Amino acid sequence: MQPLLKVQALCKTFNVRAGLFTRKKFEVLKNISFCVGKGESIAIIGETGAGKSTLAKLLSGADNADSGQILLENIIIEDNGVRDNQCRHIRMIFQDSGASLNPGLTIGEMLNDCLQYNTEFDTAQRDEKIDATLSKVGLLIDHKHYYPHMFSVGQLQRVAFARALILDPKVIVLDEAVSSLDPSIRAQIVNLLLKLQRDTGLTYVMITHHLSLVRHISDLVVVLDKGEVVEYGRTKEVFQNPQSKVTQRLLSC
Ligand SMILES: Nc1ncnc2c1ncn2[C@@H]1O[C@H](COP(=O)(O)OP(=O)(O)OP(=O)(O)O)[C@@H](O)[C@H]1O
Repeated sequence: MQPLLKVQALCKTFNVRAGLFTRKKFEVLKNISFCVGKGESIAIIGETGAGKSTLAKLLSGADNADSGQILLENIIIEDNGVRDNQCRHIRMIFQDSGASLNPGLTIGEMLNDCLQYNTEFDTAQRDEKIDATLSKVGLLIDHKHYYPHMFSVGQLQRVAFARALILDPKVIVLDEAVSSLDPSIRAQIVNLLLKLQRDTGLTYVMITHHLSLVRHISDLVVVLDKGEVVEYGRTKEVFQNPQSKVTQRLLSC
């Protein structure tokens, strides 16, 4: 299968404090490479501090790498830290979606702003797109008149999906996006993820500590340890026969 998303030799260094007046370089991601196909899911797992969230930020364009490339459908969208800012095809959903919504805007206004800044749609086209997106994520059309505080936690996560989906992305990066939800709501959101993937061929990059979720959803898995890929492959094969000590440790927890 032709990869949809290809990550090549991505490196990221932070300048961290090393003493009162000194700073040192801390290599948080070293030579990260992997690829994933259209309609597939890949999980990024690893122990705390391994670099998972940093990688998620690089993929979504929230931060830039120092070197390496990110390619989408064989087109370079980030090259040695220079991002193609026109690329709206990778969107990110965080753990606490409610906190990132503007409390003073209704959901309809927020989605409308998103379309106004990023598309040439007229008012009628924007309205139509907002209604279609809300129903795609299992919300009511009337919910566009609601403010964020009027939603439950599970509904807020659906709003986050609506915000991510409204620009028709090809990849969604989920950084612990279902972890904080209680089990029944988590199951509903996971079912929504799977349905959206079936219907639209979305590709997911999922950062999570929930290995049962990885087993259930992910075709592929990347295991990070101290910023390096220590294992990468089909989830079933990696989980059945883990080669690295870190994967063995994660699976035994
Ligand atoms: N802006 C920053 N400046 C300096 N160091 C940072 C910065 N962001 C992250 N780090 C460090 O980079 C390392 C990786 O952080 P990251 O959040 O990517 O790990 P993680 O695998 O997502 O961890 P967790 O599972 O605990 O969320 C950590 O040691 C962290 O302290």
